[in-house]
Amino acid sequence: MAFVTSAPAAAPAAHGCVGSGLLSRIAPSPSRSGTVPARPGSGARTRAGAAQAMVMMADPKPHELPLWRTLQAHAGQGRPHLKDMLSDVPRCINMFREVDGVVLDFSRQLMTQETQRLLMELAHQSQLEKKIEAMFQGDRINISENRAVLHTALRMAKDQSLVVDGQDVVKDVHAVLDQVKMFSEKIRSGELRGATGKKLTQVVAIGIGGSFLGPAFVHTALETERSAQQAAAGRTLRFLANVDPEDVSRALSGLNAETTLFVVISKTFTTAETMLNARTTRAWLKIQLGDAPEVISKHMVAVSTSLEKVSAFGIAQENTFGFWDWVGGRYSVASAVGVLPLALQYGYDMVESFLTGMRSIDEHFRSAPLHNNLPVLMGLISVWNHTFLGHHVNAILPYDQALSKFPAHIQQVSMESNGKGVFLDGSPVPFSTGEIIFGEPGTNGQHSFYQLIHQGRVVPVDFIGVCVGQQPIYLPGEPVSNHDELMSNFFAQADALAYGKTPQEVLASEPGLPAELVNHKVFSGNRPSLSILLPRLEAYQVGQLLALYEHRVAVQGFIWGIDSFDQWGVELGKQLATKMRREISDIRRDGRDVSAMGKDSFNYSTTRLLRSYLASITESKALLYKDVFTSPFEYFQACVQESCELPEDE
Ligand SMILES: O=P(O)(O)OC[C@H]1O[C@H](O)[C@H](O)[C@@H](O)[C@@H]1O
Repeated sequence: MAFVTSAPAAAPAAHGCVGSGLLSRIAPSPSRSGTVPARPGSGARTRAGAAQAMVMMADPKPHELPLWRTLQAHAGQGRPHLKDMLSDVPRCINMFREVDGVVLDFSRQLMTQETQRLLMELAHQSQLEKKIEAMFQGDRINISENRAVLHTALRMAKDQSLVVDGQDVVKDVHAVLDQVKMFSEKIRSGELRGATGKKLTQVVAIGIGGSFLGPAFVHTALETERSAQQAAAGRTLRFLANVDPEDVSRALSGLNAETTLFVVISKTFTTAETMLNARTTRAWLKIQLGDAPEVISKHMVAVSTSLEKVSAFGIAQENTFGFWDWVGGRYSVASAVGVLPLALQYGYDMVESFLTGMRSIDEHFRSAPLHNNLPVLMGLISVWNHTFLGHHVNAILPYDQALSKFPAHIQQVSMESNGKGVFLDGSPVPFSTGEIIFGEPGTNGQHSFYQLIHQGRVVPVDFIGVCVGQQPIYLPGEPVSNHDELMSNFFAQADALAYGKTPQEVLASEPGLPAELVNHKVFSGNRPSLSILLPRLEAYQVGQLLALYEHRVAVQGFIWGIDSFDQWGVELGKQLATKMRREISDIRRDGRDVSAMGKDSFNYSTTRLLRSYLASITESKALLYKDVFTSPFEYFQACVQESCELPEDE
């Protein structure tokens, strides 16, 4: 249970693209109902109690709601072609929103105003408001792990408070933020230096999944932004995620160990890839700088929820930045997971601005009426496309190179959250959940996969554009600036998908075209998209965009009645990899033949593949450090070329 107090949000700066002329401009308000309900702070909830609460909230199941069948029938009835719906101005007005500078236009969805009304009704019948509030309050809505889902607390202001199980989590959050601020300022100023006395100007963030994709996305979004670029002058930030030694080699390439700081990021501090990469870089540091204790203490820090495991690894407590089990990995960008590497690269002010942008959307999501609530609208639209219209893929297409890693990050946020097959009570979901997300920046995608979305399958698209680009380049003699050129495509593609091109239009543009060619040039149109416009792309808007999509995913999961905050689906592969690792290690050590092992342990196919793999590297048996190499350096070099595990102590 949680007791919530909420200080009013700082008045947001004017962020609008085109000023006050926009329709449906909605300011963030502190509460949907005008007040934030206070809940009594009490002791820990029982697992059964928490589970009961959520199961009750999900009961009846979504497909048992009267609205579900109504929407299914409504979807089957068809609707006018988008080109006709787009000429219905009142409808378009009703499908346009602006919130704190973020514009959402969903008039190009395959929806009538009646669809919109029915989806809102579905939201009410699904008790969406109650579920959103349960998340913000710290109820244990992650049923299968019996955890609260409180990434929004990471973005709350210092003067706010959220008491969960007797603990003010906002206070805890800001204690770590203060630690990040102090540490990053000392590193950036040179007050804290490396083992040889040099400034630490290069940072390698080691982590995977949620401990990588979010921070990498934000870094990519900021690295060409003017003020961020200035703040990062003379500094570099790299990421090392893949256990593939090629990634190690690339991440370390050209680095000077004397000026390099490694940030090992892992919520659990057990993830195989991250731990091997951490051991590898620790070995590299020792090879480069020697074995003195300050080599590790001055060149390696950690972000984790498991302080004991970090300490067992050899990183001191004062060099460890904590977070909490109520932050899911893929929602952890606003914790030290993202905040630390970003503060080291761009300074703490930039981080604050990013967090403030996230908070703006958090408060909007929590308080705005559902029909004006951007994440709610986006979530309902995607449920409509996916579950009722059967379009299971969603392309996220940012018309901004700085957002190039956004689709990959949202791919994890969405697919790991909502790729589930059971309801909260464990019973099977009889409809499909979880969108398949992919995306690339426009215009690159236009010269690649857009063919399919124009003439092949129907793929609902999210177009994301920015009014003022990060790079103002305008060549004399060109009709428009380079950014206008980019955005011409942003606007054109949405209409091309919606309107299409009829055979008559094809013939009108190419009179005399042979009949057999006409159909090749016809576009059916009627393909849905939504458009998001941001005023510019600074840290604040990066935060807004991220929170928008995080909450969109939550809305989908709330409607589908699933647990969006666990990820059991990633476990089986990890378990089998552990078994495989053990077997490969044994084979190498004993010089056993793979077939002898494979017959009993693996199926024919895996055995045969393994045999092919191991046959080509039988010489790797010689790579055992203790037998062959005289120095860790030689061993390390070999490991860069051949995948093998470094000895724990070297
Ligand atoms: O941060 P870590 O504990 O190292 O976890 C890293 C990642 O691995 C897991 O397998 C999950 O798929 C991700 O949700 C998580 O972010």
